[in-house]
Amino acid sequence: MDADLDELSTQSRQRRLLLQAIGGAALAGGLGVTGRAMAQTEPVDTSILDVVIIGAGLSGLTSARDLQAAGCESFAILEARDRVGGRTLNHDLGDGVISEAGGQWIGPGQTSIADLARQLDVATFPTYYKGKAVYLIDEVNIQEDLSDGPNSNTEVVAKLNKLAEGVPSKAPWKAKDAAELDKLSIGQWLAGQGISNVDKIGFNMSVSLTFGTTPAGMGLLHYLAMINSSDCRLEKLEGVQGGAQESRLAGGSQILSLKMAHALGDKIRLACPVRKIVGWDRDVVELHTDQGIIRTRQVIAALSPALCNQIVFDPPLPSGRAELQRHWPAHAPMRKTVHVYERPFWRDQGLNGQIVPVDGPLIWAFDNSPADGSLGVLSGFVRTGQLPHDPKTAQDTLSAIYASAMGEQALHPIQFHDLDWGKIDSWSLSCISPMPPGFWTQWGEYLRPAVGRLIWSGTETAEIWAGAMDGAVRAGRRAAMEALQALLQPRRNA
Ligand SMILES: Cc1cc2nc3c(=O)[nH]c(=O)nc-3n(C[C@H](O)[C@H](O)[C@H](O)COP(=O)(O)OP(=O)(O)OC[C@H]3O[C@@H](n4cnc5c(N)ncnc54)[C@H](O)[C@@H]3O)c2cc1C
Repeated sequence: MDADLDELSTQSRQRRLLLQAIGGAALAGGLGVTGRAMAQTEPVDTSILDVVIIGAGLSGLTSARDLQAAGCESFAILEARDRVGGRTLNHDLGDGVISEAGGQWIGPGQTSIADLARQLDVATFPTYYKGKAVYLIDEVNIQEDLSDGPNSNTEVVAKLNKLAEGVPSKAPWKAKDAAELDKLSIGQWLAGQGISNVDKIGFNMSVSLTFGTTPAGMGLLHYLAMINSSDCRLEKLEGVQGGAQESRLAGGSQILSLKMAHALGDKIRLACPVRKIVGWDRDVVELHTDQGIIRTRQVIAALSPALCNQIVFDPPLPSGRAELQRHWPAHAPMRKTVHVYERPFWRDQGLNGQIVPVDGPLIWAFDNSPADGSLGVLSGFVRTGQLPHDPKTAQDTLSAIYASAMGEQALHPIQFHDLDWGKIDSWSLSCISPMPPGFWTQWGEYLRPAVGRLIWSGTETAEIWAGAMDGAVRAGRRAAMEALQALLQPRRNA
């Protein structure tokens, strides 16, 4: 083919692929992006794939789905665990009932995850919230309406919401006052607002729940970026009705990943952790895994920067990106328990199942019963270091707390489950990233830009709803598009 025709063919192919990626139409015949047919039977060590995705969480699976929809068949997903879903996981309670051990709620504005659920035929149902929550303060038991989140100081919330308008969630480091705001922790900022002890308790709870840390441990700039992401309304970030906790997915959040994985079939390689990436600055990259070396033209890393930091890069990554990964919070695990009862008995007392002790091992318990209320399920977020791991002791300790909030019936669960994400394996590390003061202004600019053949994805890279399931889907979609574009470009400078 002469050079002009070749160029024309490349341009038209480029246009066609991008249109397909945008419209999601599948190419009949399943040609790879580069036009090569990829035989599934070829040994992995001799073939060169167009794209390899690291991580079969929501983000990686969404990328895979979009690649396939665009006609790219030359790809694989490498997953360290022997299951898909990453930070979404269903506890099976029997008879088709599940309780989510990881991510579970979605809400208004989280249109990407809602759209994915619709496409996969997964219905949503409202989180149970009717009735009062119970605050436990020493021996005192106070019943309150908590539907807008735990912060009752509307003046301070309004001030935070206003400040959040100036902090773009996609690049908090670009806020006008970023340097000043990033010097402070939320705790330091709150201390300057002259708030009451009760309000301090409210903020302490809300930050612990949403970010798994205390106001002293998280940067104000990060907090404002998260509020910005939820329409500059902290109430929306933390609330149930009209907020990010409004709905659940029928069948549990992991069902989205299970359905995507089913359609992707043997594109997914489980128990295949990537240990080393060689030649990310060359045309063909080698991924060293527990199942051998896999070669590819383009890599999508669909995992948190803390997990990327466990991978060896040869040559080493540019220092900005390497430092971002090294400093990413890697010890922010979450621990979630499940008490199952014959029925949600607390509802008879006008309670919504939410229990909020001001201290002790429980951060917050909530009603996680199935939509039809056929079982009573109380899930609890616990302070991971403060509850023994022995199942009987953990169950009894929490049952006693539940009983002090809503009566003796709570002492007799019929099932108990416990998942400490920091203990199961090394493939989560940081469930929800509570960025400390100073982080974004120092390392933020290195979060998203691709490095050589490496495209960074995972919820942490989302422009809105980062850290949430919605962010994972958004990041996955963007990464697939970036990979398709990169395959059509001449070699990028590292
Ligand atoms: C307890 C808990 C509660 C949550 N609650 C909510 C909620 O209510 N609503 C909400 O929206 N979000 C919630 N989240 C967050 C949500 O679950 C995540 O944002 C989302 O699932 C992240 O998806 P991801 O694909 O970006 O990352 P992940 O799910 O972390 O996927 C990354 C994948 O990469 C794999 N991996 C890691 N290292 C390697 C390697 N070297 N090689 C190969 N594979 C590797 C991992 O095993 C994992 O499967 C919660 C999370 C937790 C843990």
